[in-house]
Amino acid sequence: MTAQQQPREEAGDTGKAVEIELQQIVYILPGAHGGYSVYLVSEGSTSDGERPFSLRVAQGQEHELPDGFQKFILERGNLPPQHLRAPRELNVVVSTHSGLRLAESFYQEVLQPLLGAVGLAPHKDEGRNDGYKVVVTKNQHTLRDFSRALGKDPKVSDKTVVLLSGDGGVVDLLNGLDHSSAPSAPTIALLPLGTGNALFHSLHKPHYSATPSAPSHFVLALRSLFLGTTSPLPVFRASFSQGATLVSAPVEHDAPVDATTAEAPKDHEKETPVTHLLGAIVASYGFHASLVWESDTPAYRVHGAKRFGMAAAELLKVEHAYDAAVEVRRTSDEASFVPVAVRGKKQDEQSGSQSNGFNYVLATLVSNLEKTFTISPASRPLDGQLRLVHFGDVGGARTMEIMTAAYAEGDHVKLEDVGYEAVEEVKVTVNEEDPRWRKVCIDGSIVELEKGGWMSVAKEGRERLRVLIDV
Ligand SMILES: Nc1ncnc2c1ncn2[C@@H]1O[C@H](COP(=O)(O)OP(=O)(O)OP(=O)(O)O)[C@@H](O)[C@H]1O
Repeated sequence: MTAQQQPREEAGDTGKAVEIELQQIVYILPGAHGGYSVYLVSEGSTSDGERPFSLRVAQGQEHELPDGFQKFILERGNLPPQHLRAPRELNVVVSTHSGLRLAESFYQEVLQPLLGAVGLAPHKDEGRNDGYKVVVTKNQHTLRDFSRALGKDPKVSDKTVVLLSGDGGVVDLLNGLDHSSAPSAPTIALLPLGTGNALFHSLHKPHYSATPSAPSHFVLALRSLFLGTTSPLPVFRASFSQGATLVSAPVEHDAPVDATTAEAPKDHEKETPVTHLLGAIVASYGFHASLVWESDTPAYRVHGAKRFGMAAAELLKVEHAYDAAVEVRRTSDEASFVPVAVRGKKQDEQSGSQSNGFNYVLATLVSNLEKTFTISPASRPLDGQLRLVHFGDVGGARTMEIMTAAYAEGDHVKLEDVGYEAVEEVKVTVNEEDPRWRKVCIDGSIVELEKGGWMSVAKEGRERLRVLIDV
């Protein structure tokens, strides 16, 4: 038997033989009389007008299943899968504005039929816990409101939330659950419909390098949902000095603004005092935080995904050296912080003096910030180790070279002017006058520190979320 079978295709009942590719299989359902149905998800391309994904079902006889296919079989007598059925409560959250705005069509064309095939249907009634509840975001507050309500629910640990979003959905959930008093954590399943999907790609990274033609990230995500098991999601807590404010993204305007100005956003929606935030991906100060913040203006947004490159080019021209002190605790036994030496400095040609500022300070629990951007190559899925990447005032051109090396499987950490180490806790104290250079980034959220203010980042002891993952 080979991994390429030629059973009949059910859809359209054409009777046409189709190839079943192992990397497209989500799950296999045994039917009556030794038959089986193979559920396959393939990706098309958006440029030629095709749907970027499609669900197909192929029929065949069970005895024909090649060896590699058995692990995808869902037991007939155990449907819906135990981790998705009552008494657990299943919620599906569709974040309509995430990424390329494909979450709704992915739900309708792929997820809903796959849930339906295992006996799970959407319902509208509160209080029912068969089937699943669907939340479709209407605005930027829907996800936060959902997560706050979830946090107040005493039965939160019985819930599984399927998130069709990017990293923003995870952050909203984590922080909405912050004040939950439930003894154990709810479970999430990630369907990567955002732009960067850092957490998803980091959790599934071993699959990308394991085979020459790895399954698509949608197939991996769906396998994690239907066939995965839950593990605690490592989370960090970023604490801030008094006076820190959470700065919301600017309100979207229709009129385009000149995108070439390197000015910081001015029209914040609001600033809210904040003492701490929970995160699962990254806490940063310097170039990364400024880029996340400064690319989030109406002027840049009209340029879609290109906005990061444009904002980066402008920021690098400014060549700002961030005036900060960075300290770490390297082990849990160490009671006090020790200063981190600045790595890589640019010599001022006229005065001969050297700056002591930082260009980049980033603490992370994950390996990747995008599928191919490996910021921390030593990080493994769920290892729960905080790692610090930093470099000094090396100038715009060198910053670009270092960042480019991160796209080569994280080779930047081998460069002499880059510091990279495992740490227990990181503290950044910011001495900048101008609030533009006092922004820190926690998983995409921006916090402004006061002059002389600090951010301290350490792994959170308490379990906050569990994640479904097929390892
Ligand atoms: N209908 C909507 N109107 C306005 N905002 C929305 C709507 N739906 C979702 N949002 C917001 O859009 C943002 C989407 O963030 P998310 O992280 O999911 O996607 P992304 O930024 O494209 O991906 P990533 O963070 O992985 O790069 C969230 O802040 C969410 O609250």
